[in-house]
Amino acid sequence: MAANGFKSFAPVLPGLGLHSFHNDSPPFAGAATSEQGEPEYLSLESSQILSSPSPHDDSQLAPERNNYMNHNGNNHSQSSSTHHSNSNSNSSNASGSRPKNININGPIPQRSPNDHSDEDLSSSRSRRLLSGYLFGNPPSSSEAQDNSPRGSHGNGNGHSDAQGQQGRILIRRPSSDSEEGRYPLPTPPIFERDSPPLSEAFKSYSSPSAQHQSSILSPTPPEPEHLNGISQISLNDDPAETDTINANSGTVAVTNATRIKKPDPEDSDSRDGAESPTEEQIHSHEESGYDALNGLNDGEADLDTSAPQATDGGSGAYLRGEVDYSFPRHRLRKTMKDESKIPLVIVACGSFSPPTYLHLRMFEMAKDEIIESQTYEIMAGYYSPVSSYYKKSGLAPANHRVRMCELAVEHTSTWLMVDPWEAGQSEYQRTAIVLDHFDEMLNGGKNGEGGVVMGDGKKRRYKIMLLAGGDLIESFGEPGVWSEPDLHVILGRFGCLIVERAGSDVWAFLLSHDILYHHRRNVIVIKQLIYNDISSTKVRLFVRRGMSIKYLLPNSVIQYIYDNKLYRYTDVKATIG
Ligand SMILES: Nc1ncnc2c1ncn2[C@@H]1O[C@H](COP(=O)(O)OP(=O)(O)OP(=O)(O)O)[C@@H](O)[C@H]1O
Ligand SMILES: NC(=O)c1ccc[n+]([C@@H]2O[C@H](COP(=O)(O)O)[C@@H](O)[C@H]2O)c1
Repeated sequence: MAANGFKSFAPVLPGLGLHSFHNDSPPFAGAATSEQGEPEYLSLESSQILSSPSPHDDSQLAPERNNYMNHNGNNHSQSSSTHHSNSNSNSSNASGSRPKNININGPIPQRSPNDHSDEDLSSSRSRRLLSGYLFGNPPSSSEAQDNSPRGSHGNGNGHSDAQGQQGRILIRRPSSDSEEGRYPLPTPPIFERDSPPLSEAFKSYSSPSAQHQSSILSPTPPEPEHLNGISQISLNDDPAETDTINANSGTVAVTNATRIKKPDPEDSDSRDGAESPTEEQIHSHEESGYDALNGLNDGEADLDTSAPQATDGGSGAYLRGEVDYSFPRHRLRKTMKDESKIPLVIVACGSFSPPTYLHLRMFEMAKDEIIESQTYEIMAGYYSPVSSYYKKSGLAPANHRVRMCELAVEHTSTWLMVDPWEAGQSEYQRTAIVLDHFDEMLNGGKNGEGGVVMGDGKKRRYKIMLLAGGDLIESFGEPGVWSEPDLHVILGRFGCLIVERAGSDVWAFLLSHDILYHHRRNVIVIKQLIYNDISSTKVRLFVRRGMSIKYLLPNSVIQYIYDNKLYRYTDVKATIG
């Protein structure tokens, strides 16, 4: 088995330097640049935005990977000669390098006298002012009932505009005439609703179904796949009895009813994929107080007894190449409660090394915002951990990160799932490709369910939006990291939910970045009303230093980190930044 925990995938390439370790992993040379000033009206030809290449076929979504490297702007203008060149000639990045086969061939619609994008935005601002943000009105019934397959909108901006009209930009604009034309930073929130919406998880948690209750307490041990490194499970006859926690004896508490034996260090299965420390490292960690981690098991794992669980044994077998991939659907809602809304699936791409409470909170923050907007109905949320081929320091092997994400949501959420597809790919997959994969799974006809079934039996497409922090969005402007065609796909065909992050000014960036601004109606900025800046980097560092990470991430994930000896030794580049 490969050192990264995979059995059957391409070997990890030897370290060849920043740009040569793998052509697919950002940063790329030649990228989207941000540009101050009035943006051009950029557009992908509808057929290009709307066509759905197979997840393995990059050719339509993005330039050839190698062409991200060391090509200059001349090549680019060739492919975008018609209209985009205007914008690009202004916005070439400092080095002048550009991806070669930029896939923006389509005509850029000229701004017609009837195109009052700014004015529309302005008038919509007065329609809804909540939490300091503005939302568009719910879609008209004709918009909402649109069952047309992707590509049928045919408005020059294709699907992106049709959906973009409904995902309003959340910029507050000054009402006074004197301030007209300036976009100030958002002001503190104004609450107009009586009470926050009750989450489904909360409602169902208060009234767990008898069925799930009994399955949780039933003396049937979990499938081995779920245990992932936990070698033995023993049941406590009396569920009410509180476990005595003794990490050193090898017994730890998971629920009142369950005791799990810690893995035997000699058991090779339980160490699968984990780093093996040298004698010297072990010694230095003993000195640095690593034993402080032994206090981690003094609480129960979160336990939402109503949460539907996957029945196919989890992702482990798939990531080991033992079984075929199957898209997780166990928490995906197949019908809508309110058919006047747009069915929405939220996807968070990232490292999740490890997943923290912040990563869980991101989805809940997004949910509140979505409920408030009254435009969409959330059907599910997915984590898509990046594969091991993404070159970022501190990445645990993908199989571990997928499993940690699963543990994080298994008993804490009723609507979040983890898709192991991206993590299991044998090369780095760009975010546009990952979103396209979700589209195929959710809306595609071959393997997917082809959308949501409406009351009248017709199908409606799931809208898919990328959930990301402000820092990730700001990387849109970093040369060499994202390609322009990909950004058009991500922001135009899909859409973005951006969670503000301390240290990043999403609002200013939104205004400064041409492509982001162009697709602003498909972008929702989420204000963090309670700032949470838990960082995976710091969590990793705390583990290395033997410090407590409790209350920063779910106990089940802490337990997993401990059991698999993650982050103890190899994260040498970790710094608190
Ligand atoms: N404190 C935060 N506030 C808002 N968004 C965040 C925060 N932390 C992470 N995110 C977002 O969560 C997503 C996944 O994060 P990811 O694990 O890739 O990075 P990270 O948490 O910054 O990890 P690391 O510390 O390893 O860089 C990204 O979109 C990132 O922007
Ligand atoms: N060009 C791209 O598609 C691109 C560039 C940078 C990051 N990403 C994605 O962003 C996510 C988070 O990245 P970081 O952990 O580096 O913030 C990952 O899922 C990564 O794949 C995608």
